Amino acid sequence: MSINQFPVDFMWGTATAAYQIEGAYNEDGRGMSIWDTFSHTPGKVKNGDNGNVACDSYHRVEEDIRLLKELGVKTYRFSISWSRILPNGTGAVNEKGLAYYHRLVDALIDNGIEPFCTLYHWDLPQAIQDQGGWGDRRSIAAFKAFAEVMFKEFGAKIKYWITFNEPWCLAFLSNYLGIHAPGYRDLQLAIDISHHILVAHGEAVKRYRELGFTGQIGIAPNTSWGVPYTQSEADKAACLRLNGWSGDWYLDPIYFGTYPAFMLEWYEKIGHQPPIVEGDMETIHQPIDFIGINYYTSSMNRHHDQAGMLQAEYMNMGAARTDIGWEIYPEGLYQLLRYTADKYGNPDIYITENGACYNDEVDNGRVCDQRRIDYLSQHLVQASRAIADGINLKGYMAWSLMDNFEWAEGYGMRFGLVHVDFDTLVRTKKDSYYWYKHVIANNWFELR
Ligand SMILES: N=NNCCOCCOc1ccc(-c2cn(C[C@@H]3NC[C@@H](O)[C@H]3O)nn2)cc1
Repeated sequence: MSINQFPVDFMWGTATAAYQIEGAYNEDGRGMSIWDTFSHTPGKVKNGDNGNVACDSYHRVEEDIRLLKELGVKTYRFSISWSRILPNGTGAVNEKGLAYYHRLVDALIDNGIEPFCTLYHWDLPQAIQDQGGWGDRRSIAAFKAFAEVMFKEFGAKIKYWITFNEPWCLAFLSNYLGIHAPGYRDLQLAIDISHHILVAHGEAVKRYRELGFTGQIGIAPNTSWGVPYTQSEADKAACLRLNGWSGDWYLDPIYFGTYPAFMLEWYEKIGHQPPIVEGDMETIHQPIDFIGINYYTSSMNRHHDQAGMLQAEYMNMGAARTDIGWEIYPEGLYQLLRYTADKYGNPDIYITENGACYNDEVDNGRVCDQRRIDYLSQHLVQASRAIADGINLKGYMAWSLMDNFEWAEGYGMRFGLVHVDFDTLVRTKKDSYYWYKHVIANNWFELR
């Protein structure tokens, strides 16, 4: 038995995202987003699922706040539906959209829960996409204007801001691999998008500070953490490329003002480069207050000339897998935290997402999800280890508060501490909810 004690001010929380939980997709003035368009397109999302209703959280603020309050979280990470605030992406503000988020934020604050706000969690207004989306530089000004509306409206209430969630997903998964909205398969477009969102990130950070707000602002990359198959230089370089693809490609420009040379050279070798305009790198290189790390899994890889764009061949570790098929590798979380801390000057880090997909159902009013408890505790041991090792890990947000729309997987893949019946929308607290409540209350846990 080992006791894992956390710092007294450690920020325990949970996370969700607008399109995944809100529903009310065409109510109270909300405009269409690319995820509405994508999920309404046959064949894009499993079972033809969409976010029209989702968890109906738009109409259940009080109910969801009660779940958070009972859980005892210190913070709640949620995201803003841009097209609920600016239905056309720019221009007129939708007052009913602002009112919804004021209701949510006020209820959080009244219950002693710190709002942790993600500005962009993949649901670009369709009107912006119709003008080229993130592939067009005009998206930078549009995002800056949206961020300014949010800062001016909520800057006195919200002290923690994330500009972009998982930029690799919104750039490469969505525009090179074609798996997420809008579903393109164009490497240069993905590189262009990555650059434009980095400039947009920098513009938003700069504007936040210019407006005189003194909260904390950061970004939340997801890293496909690669573990080398052997210690050969070739296998290690293959993993560096895989990790660089989703992590360093975003954090180096922010922390160093330059793209990682090894990735730039890799792309140039195949005829691609970011569309840098004079002044862009200075804009991106704004100091930020924290890095959000989203960690789920790792993959073992070795170099192979024919293994795709990165020449990194996946090797099955034989590790146990969650129900979505991702290998369970808790040590990868520590390795990622150690790498991030060592490379970027030991900044404040929040684990802004960590969780497991297990599709346990309600049985006699109970959801026995011991596998999720095991996954979370094994990863919290690695978080505790990182803190003990001097890494400035300041908080942990379990993904997710409740089962929700898991993008192209639809509703069939459940990550929640709370089960949602998507026919009745009845919420049922899982065993893992009660376990996590105990961990938060004690600020320590024991791994038997
Ligand atoms: N990396 N190389 N991939 C090679 C090819 O992979 C094909 C599939 O790829 C991926 C990669 C990553 C994801 C993913 C999902 N979540 C979970 C959400 N996070 C934000 C929140 O909204 C959660 O719902 N995080 N990441 C999905 C699919």
